Parts: sequence; C-alpha cells; structure tokens
Amino acid sequence: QWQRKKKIELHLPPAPKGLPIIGHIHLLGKNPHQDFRRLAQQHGEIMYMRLGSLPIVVVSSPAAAELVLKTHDAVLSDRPHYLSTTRLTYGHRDVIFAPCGPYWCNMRKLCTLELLSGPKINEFQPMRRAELGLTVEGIRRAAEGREVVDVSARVAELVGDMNCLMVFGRKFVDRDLDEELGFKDVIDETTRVAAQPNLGDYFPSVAALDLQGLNRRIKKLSATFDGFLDTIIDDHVEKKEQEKEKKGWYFVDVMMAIMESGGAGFDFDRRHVKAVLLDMLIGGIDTTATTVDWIMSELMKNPTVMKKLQKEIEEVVGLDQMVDKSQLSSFKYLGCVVKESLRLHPVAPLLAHAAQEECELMGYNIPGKTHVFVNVWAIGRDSQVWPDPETFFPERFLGSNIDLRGRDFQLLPFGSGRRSCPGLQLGLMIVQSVVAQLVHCFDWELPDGMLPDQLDMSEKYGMVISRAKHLMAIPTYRLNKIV
Ligand code: HEM
Repeated sequence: QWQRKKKIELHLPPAPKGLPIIGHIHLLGKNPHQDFRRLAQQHGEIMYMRLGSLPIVVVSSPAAAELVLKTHDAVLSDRPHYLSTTRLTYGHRDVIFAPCGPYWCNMRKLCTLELLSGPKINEFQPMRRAELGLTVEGIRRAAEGREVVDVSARVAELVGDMNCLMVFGRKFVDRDLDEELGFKDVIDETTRVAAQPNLGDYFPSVAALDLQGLNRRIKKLSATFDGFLDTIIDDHVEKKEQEKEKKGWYFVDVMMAIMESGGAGFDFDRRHVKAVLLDMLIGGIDTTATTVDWIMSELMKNPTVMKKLQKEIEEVVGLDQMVDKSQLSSFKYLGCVVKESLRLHPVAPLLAHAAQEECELMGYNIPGKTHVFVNVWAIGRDSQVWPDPETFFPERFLGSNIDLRGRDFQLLPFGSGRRSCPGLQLGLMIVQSVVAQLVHCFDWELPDGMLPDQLDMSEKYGMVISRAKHLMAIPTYRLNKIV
C-alpha cells in the first residue's frame, strides 16, 4: 500500500501514450535515437517511457543534458545493465559498464595512467606514424592501378592495428579472432547485437526463453573474445618468463602485473583483466574508426570543404611530405571539420546512464534505477540550437569557442562529467592525424561516376552508429614524391 501511495505521488516527466504491459516498446524501431528525437519533438526535452517493466527517461536539450551530466552527475552516473553487457563484461568487471564505486573509479584511473595519459600517448607516436605510413603506401599502390578502395575497411584495419599495438604489443590477422569473420567484423557484430533491444531485459520473466536468440548470439561472441583474450594473456605470461629483464611493457602486462601482485586493493582476477582489455578494444577501435569514416564521407559529399581542408594542410606541409603530428594543432579548419562531423554523427548517439537513487530533474521525480539517456544525436540536429542543422558547414565553428570536450552541452560526442570518455585525447589525436593524412596524400573520387550528393549516408544502429554501407572511393596520389 505504501508503495502504491508513493507511485501515485511521483510526478513523472511527460510520456507518450503507452500500451498495457509493453509500455512504449512499439514506438521504437531500428534506430531508437531517431525515434526518441521524433517523440521528443512532441513530448518535450525530458520524456518518460516504459519498455516493458523497464523505466527510462530521455533528455534531448543542452539544458537537460547539463542537469544530467553536471548538476546531478553524482546520482545519474551509473550505467544501465543488460543481459548482453553483463555477459560480455564478465558481470560488469570492466570500466564502461562498471557500477559507480571504488572499483570503477580505480580502474578508470589506472586505464588513464597506463594507456590514455599524454605521456603514454606520446610514447606510442612512432608506432602510429609507421602504421599510418603503411596505410598511405597501400592506398598509393591502389591509386596506381585506379582501384576502388574500401575506405571504411582500411581505416578500421589501421585503427585496430594501432590500438592492438598499444594494448597488446602486437597486431592480429582476421582469423586470430574468428575463423570466418574478420577482426573488425566481430567487434562490429558485438556492438550491434549488444545494442539490440532484448525482450529478456524488458520482461525478466521470459529472459530464459531467449525469444529473439540474442542471448545465444552474445554468448557465442563473448566466447570468441574470451578465447582470444585467454590466448593473449597466456602468451604474455610465457613471454614474461622468457624475458624477465626486458622492459617493453604493454597495457596487458600492466594489468597482469597488478593481478599477480595481489596489491590492487580490490578484487582483481583474470576476469577483470579480460573485461578491461575488451573495453580498450571495443571502446577504442570502433568509436575512432567510425568517426574517421563519417568525416571522410562528409568530405566526399562536400568537395568544396575537402578542397579548403587540403589547401589549409598544403600551406603548412607542402606537397613533398606527409603531415607530421606536431603540425596538427595549426590546422584550425581541420578542427572545425572534426567538430561539425561529430555534431551530425556522434558515434555514441545516446549517452546511457542510470539513476543510483531517486532524484529530481526539471521538477520531475526520477525513480531510482531508471535508465537515463542523453540524446546527443538529437541535440546535434536541433534547429533551436544550430542554425540550418542538417547542413554540413564546418565554418559555423570558425571564431566560435564551442568545444567538444564536455564543457558545452550542445556538443557532447565524448559525453561529459565523471562518465565522460577517458580516451578523448587519444581518440581525437588519431582521428585528426588519419584524416589529415588521407586528405593531404590523396584526392578522392566516388566510384561509378557517383555524384557527391548521391553518396548514401544511411546509419546502422549499434552501441556505435556506423555507416550502413562501407565508404568506397578512388584515390589519386597528390604528393610530389613517394614518402
Ligand atoms: C573518437 C573516438 C571516441 C569517441 C567519439 C568516444 C566516445 C565516448 C562516449 C560518448 C563515451 C560515453 C560517455 C558518457 O556516457 O557520458 C565514452 C566512454 C568511454 N570511452 Fe570513449 N570514445 C572514443 C575513443 C575512445 C578510446 C580511444 C578509448 C580507449 C582506448 C575509449 C575508452 C572509453 C571508456 C573506457 C569509456 C567509459 C568511461 C566510463 O564509463 O567511465 N574511448 N567514449
């Protein structure tokens, strides 16, 4: 009776009309971020919905985002837990899905210190430069034969290699992870399956039936990763035995050393190591590669912007050499292009948070454990926030001090607050250097006489929103000599 009374007293945010039992599930299709935006246009910047038995709140304005990510950050920075993420993360022993608390806080600090800090990022700069050089050379050869290049696949491979070299100290070929699917394909498939609405999450009583077969698929994928990570860890243990005196430590070694020392100060076994390593793979590769993919797509769709960017880089670098990392900070227009692309294509369109306990938001009651989504995708396309929002126009950022690091709530591609992306510096640096190099070293043309405005920009929903179709283009080498 007390609970019923409490329910009646709750002043919940406005909600679309729901149905008995299923609530609002029927209102969501293949692209929930787009559906949430459409619904928010009718019901407002803060909206309450129920997916089966699961209460959710969606916010879709900079002011509401600030309340979630700054004002009420302490209460709203838990993560939603789903059947898929629970399995993939060894029961939330990672960083991305770990509940707020000492474990999450310590692991996040550790990842920042050992992999994502400025000095660590610099340590791996020569490796990243060499990998970029290999990719440019591969594309240059394709250009000689006027081949159509799968830009999406090349970028994914490059970013995957860079990331694996930093985390594991070696690269992998496709079949190292799965006999049939490629490395990036398995990561892609995982983020896609994990993001698919699972009836078992909405109706826990039918979870065991696995009506959509999603639990089976995620079980198979997590077994693939588990075997892969076990092999890597075993290799490192063996290598350490043989090369005791050698330094050359990679992130995996640091994790293993903490585990073996027993001095973490919190529970830390092989499952924790694997969960965190998986975060660095899934959190680092797909996000960065997809960001580059969207930027290259927008540049090919907008040839005048491409030319202007090439000119900016050429004026500093000339046409006799590749771009050097030290030159990146002088490319103001490149910064605008990156921001503008992330405004239209934030790779994580919904920041997924959860309420640790009941709180008040914009005068409404938010019950404890409610999932709170910040629709960054909708904010980036809101005409009240951005003039002519659907147009790709990097110049809107010239002379503006709107930043993408989480200070300005109209542009949140890396989130904001205590759950914001710890890989921002690394991710942004890789994005800028890859785009600068691809644009500087090559002219790009769409295949089969396709005109720029015919390029299909459809999205494919997942934990990361990627292009529905790979970006294909014909490169022409534009430097004066082979570098
Ligand atoms: C362009 C590249 C990247 C983008 C756009 C991006 C974006 C994001 C976003 C939007 C979040 C969630 C923020 C929130 O919930 O408020 C996040 C979290 C996270 N990202 Fe990134 N990210 C990128 C690169 C990376 C890289 C390179 C790594 C590491 C190798 C990384 C590791 C993480 C981790 C561990 C979290 C979870 C943080 C936590 O829950 O405490 N990210 N990222």
